[in-house]
Amino acid sequence: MTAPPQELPLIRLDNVSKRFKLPDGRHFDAVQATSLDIPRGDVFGLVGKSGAGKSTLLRLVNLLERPDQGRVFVAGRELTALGKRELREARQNIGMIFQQFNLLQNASVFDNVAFPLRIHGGDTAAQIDARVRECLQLVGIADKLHSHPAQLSGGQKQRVAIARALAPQPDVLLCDEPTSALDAETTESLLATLRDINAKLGVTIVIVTHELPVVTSLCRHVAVVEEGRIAERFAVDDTSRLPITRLGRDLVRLRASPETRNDLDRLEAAYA
Ligand SMILES: Nc1ncnc2c1ncn2[C@@H]1O[C@H](COP(=O)(O)OP(=O)(O)OP(=O)(O)O)[C@@H](O)[C@H]1O
Repeated sequence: MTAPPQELPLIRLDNVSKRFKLPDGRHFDAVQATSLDIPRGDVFGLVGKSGAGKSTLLRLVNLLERPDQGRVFVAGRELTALGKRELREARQNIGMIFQQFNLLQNASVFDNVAFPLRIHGGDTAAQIDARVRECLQLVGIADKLHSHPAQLSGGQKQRVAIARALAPQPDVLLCDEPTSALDAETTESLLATLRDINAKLGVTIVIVTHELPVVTSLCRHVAVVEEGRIAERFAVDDTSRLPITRLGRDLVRLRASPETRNDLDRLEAAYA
């Protein structure tokens, strides 16, 4: 009997590398021969020192950065094998949000969220209208439909960005430091929204952050990135083993006893 085909994880980075050319002509290996599997439905954190390669690794998932070597699979498709048009279509399945929100400043909230649907085509104006309202409802800013980004707080802007990312009904939401520009209270309520999106819609979330409390409050799994490689990965609530990296150990301690946060803030600063 032949074994049944093994199902791919939702996201698979297979031996990917990314090298940047620096202005002085030298090279920098931002991601080095890295493999990573993320199962469907997970909330996965990428942490590490500044410059470790977290953002580059995240941007390899939707080919915002194209790897020099290796393959990228999302939802069973090898993105690295696709042509331009197919890749554009496959990217509909991968939403992304950024630290600085990246909204269209001259467009209303409605038009920002409708943007990916209009670009993709295929939906009627009525369908777009319904989907935009649904997404804004989901992130709790249905009343801001006609506002412009300049009229919104940072937290509200990030909610618009999330609504825009979710509009095409993606399987994956990539988050690059989504709470770094927000205060603690706004961060907590945004994390609650992301938790909700994962739980209710089953959207798989991959998040880059330098804030350890964001990982302990949101993520199920985490990878520690060091010098372009994954030093270790583990389940955030796994207390059966001690992580090998200092950052990993800080995370587990934070998870185990939230009252040590002040000490950890100091430790975290060492990694900033
Ligand atoms: N387009 C680029 N050209 C040249 N170097 C780059 C480019 N993008 C990133 N790098 C370099 O690659 C390294 C990794 O960058 P990356 O943004 O992935 O790190 P990071 O871990 O996300 O750091 P941070 O937390 O500071 O954003 C850094 O040294 C950065 O300067």
